[in-house]
Amino acid sequence: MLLAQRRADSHQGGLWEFPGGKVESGESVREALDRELKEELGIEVQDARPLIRVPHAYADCRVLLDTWLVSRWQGEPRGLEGQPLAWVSMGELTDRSMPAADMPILDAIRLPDTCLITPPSVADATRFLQALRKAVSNGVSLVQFRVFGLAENDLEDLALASRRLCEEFGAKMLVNGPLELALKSGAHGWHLNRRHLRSLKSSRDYAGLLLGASCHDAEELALAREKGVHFVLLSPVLPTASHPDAEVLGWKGFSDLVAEFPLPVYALGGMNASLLEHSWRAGAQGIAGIRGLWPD
Ligand SMILES: Nc1nc2c([nH]c(=O)n2[C@H]2C[C@H](O)[C@@H](COP(=O)(O)OP(=O)(O)OP(=O)(O)O)O2)c(=O)[nH]1
Repeated sequence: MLLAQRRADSHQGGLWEFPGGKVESGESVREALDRELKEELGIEVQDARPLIRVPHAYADCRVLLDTWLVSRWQGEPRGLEGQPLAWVSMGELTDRSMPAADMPILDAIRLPDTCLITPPSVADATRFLQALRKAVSNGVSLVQFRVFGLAENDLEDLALASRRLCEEFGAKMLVNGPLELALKSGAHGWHLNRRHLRSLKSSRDYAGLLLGASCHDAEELALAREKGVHFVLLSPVLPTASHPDAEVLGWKGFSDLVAEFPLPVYALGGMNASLLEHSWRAGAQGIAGIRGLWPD
């Protein structure tokens, strides 16, 4: 990631920021991005896509950080306005002092664009682990372990084996189920259903665990934000084979809900890999799903 240090006499002066600036009247956000990076860094943006929109109220002003991920450009970035620049790895991102509004952007950068949810019923644990291996070895790096109906010992064994498998391939696993199962299996995170989200004390009490939550409407999104989880899954976006007649949000309903929601949101319900780009344009971090993503 490329960071730049803000001028000492500017708003949020001295802090390290993602390069960019204000949209001018008559400009689209993409046009503003191209112009700012040309003015500040001397590069031509060739490929960019929306990452997250973060509204934030500072004591002295309100900002809406419409953040884009630039993956291809021409030219070597230079600090054309005299600003110091620094290329930092994901791990080093938190070493720099950054504006408070940037915190959700750091979560969005660290999270992948796809979240795989495991099928809930497991008839054959060996086959389940084979499919999981295929998924993580093919690049899935965020897995929600969500299995019901097994005896307690079998469930714990399967969660532990799944966590080890994820780790072997550098993937993170969250348990959707009791907190004890997440802790016992050494999972990287805990995924909260409606009930768990309502009873969660504060995310600070679960230091070290990546926290995700399932949300279905504006009220649950507000609760997830208040409790301080790291990301949410919002559903159902499209009809699914299991619930063909359920009332869905549709892409319009989804994007209206997430337009200024300051946490990464995965679209869930009827998703498959071909909808990933569409989900970004609707304001999503990416897609989450079972059937459309599980390699059976
Ligand atoms: N570029 C950028 N701005 C950020 C970040 N985080 C953050 O809170 N901000 C705030 C600081 C400013 O209030 C606002 C960006 O405005 P700016 O001052 O950089 O805009 P600009 O380049 O058009 O500069 P100016 O000519 O208007 O002074 O957003 C960030 O990571 N990058």
